[in-house]
Amino acid sequence: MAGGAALLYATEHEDPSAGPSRLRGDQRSISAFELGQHNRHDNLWVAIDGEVWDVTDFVQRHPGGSQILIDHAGKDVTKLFKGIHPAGTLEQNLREEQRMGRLDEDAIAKFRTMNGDEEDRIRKARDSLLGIDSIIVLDDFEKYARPVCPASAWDYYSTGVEGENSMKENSAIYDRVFFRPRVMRDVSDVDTSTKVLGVSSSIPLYVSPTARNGLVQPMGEVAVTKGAAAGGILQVLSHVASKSLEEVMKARSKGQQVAWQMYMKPDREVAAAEVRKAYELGAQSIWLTVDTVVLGKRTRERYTQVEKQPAPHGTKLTRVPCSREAQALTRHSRHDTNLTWEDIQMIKKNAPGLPVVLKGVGAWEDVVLAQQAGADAVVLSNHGGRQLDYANPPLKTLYDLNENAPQCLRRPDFQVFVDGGIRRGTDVLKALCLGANAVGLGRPFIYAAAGWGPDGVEKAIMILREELEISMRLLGVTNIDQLGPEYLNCSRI
Ligand code: HEM
Ligand SMILES: Cc1cc2nc3c(=O)[nH]c(=O)nc-3n(C[C@H](O)[C@H](O)[C@H](O)COP(=O)(O)O)c2cc1C
Repeated sequence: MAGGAALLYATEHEDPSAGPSRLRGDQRSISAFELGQHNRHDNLWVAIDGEVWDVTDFVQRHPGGSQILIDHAGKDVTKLFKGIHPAGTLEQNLREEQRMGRLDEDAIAKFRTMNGDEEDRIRKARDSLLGIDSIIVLDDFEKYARPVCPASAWDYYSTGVEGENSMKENSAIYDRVFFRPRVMRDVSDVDTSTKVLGVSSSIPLYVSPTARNGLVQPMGEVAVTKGAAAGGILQVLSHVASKSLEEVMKARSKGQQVAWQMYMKPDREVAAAEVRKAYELGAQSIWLTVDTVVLGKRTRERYTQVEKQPAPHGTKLTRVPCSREAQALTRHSRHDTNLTWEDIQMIKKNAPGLPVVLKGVGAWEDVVLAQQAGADAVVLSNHGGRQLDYANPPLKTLYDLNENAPQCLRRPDFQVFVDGGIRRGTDVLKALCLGANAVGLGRPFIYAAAGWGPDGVEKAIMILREELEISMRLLGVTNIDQLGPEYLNCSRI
């Protein structure tokens, strides 16, 4: 992942004559220089919110991988840390004796100044953001939100993997599908409402889980929770959200349902405990993401990192097991290379009665297997083009399902969702015509929340609802159940 442009760096060039750290009462005071000295994998300190932590013995079991901590050793990582980890992470993972002291005032002032340019740029961009009523289509959110994002956050949100071919094709395929509209029908009353896993939804749409919303939006995923409530749709909270499920559940409106997405931890006892916790907190359903047994190669993020910290001429080759991300494949990782169909039953056992959704299915045969294995729904998805490049665009997988296993579609006991590249009401309509029960959107909600908080999310839902209603009327249908493949020309799919 990219190092944070918003990060604050300690410098090795600071004057050592500033002397050893000073004691203030029983709280040791630590200078930027001293912090910067602990910058190696076997002697690693970081500062968060002015407090300095010794994480040397935590590096190897850090679930986000050791490399990222090594890259930021001896630095102030407040911004990046808070954008990635929910409240309570430090307390739950580190011991009190690892708290080494507080940064001194000079260090705090210094880090503030060093970060100043980026923060100034973002402040100015925020001040000149258009009012929410100026947003016309979903793509506007992306265009206008970009300047309010720290560069590292923008890289993280907008990137795909490798050549970004799946990411581009996810949207492009919708442009090759056309409608066969029917006329001379009464379309005065249009109803876009439906049920997603038994939850009433104002339109066949939900918020796909996306990590680290807090890199830009201080409310993190809670902004989405509030916007989703106002817009009347289901939010699926990411396992690696900036806000915990507890925080999101607390922020819910009365009766609002929130689903929880999980990555399978290699240690099944840890995974089972996480499922039980989500169940106890009242998650409406469990969405197991199955397309991330390892992390895809996010080339763009790596280039940004290299631009910021190029390896000095002549440095030795760093040998890593297979890929940088493979380092995270320890028992503390959230990626398991041994995910199997049996894992569905483990979730069902620990969350009795809750629907289990498999997210990240990319071939019609796996939809059939998912149903046989007891899943209640699948999401046809390639993770927004962030995992296997050239994985089929989900609309193509849905088309294949129609051709090869239509018995999996339009069932009362099994739902099929689609996500990736959906940006317009007509995109939603096309997926519904091919039998999807609902569609998910990822990036548009991040960008909407980044710029405009809960109102942005609500506005995104309003835009799609309006576009969907208009398109349904023009297609000659008045409710979702009337839609079918006969309304589409898929000859160029
Ligand atoms: C200093 C104390 C830190 C602690 C206690 C800590 C703890 C954790 C924990 C518990 C997770 C797993 C979250 C989950 O799977 O539910 C995690 C993930 C992660 N952490 Fe940290 N972390 C620390 C510092 C950092 C720093 C300084 C960075 C970056 C500069 C970082 C970057 C990440 C990343 C990228 C992930 C993976 C998130 C994802 O999968 O999207 N962590 N960390
Ligand atoms: C920044 C970002 C973070 C994501 N984080 C997660 C995640 O934590 N869990 C998950 O299952 N999918 C995650 N996804 C994938 C989305 O759930 C969804 O499949 C994808 O974003 C849909 O494509 P779209 O962004 O084009 O709408 C993420 C996607 C993005 C863009």
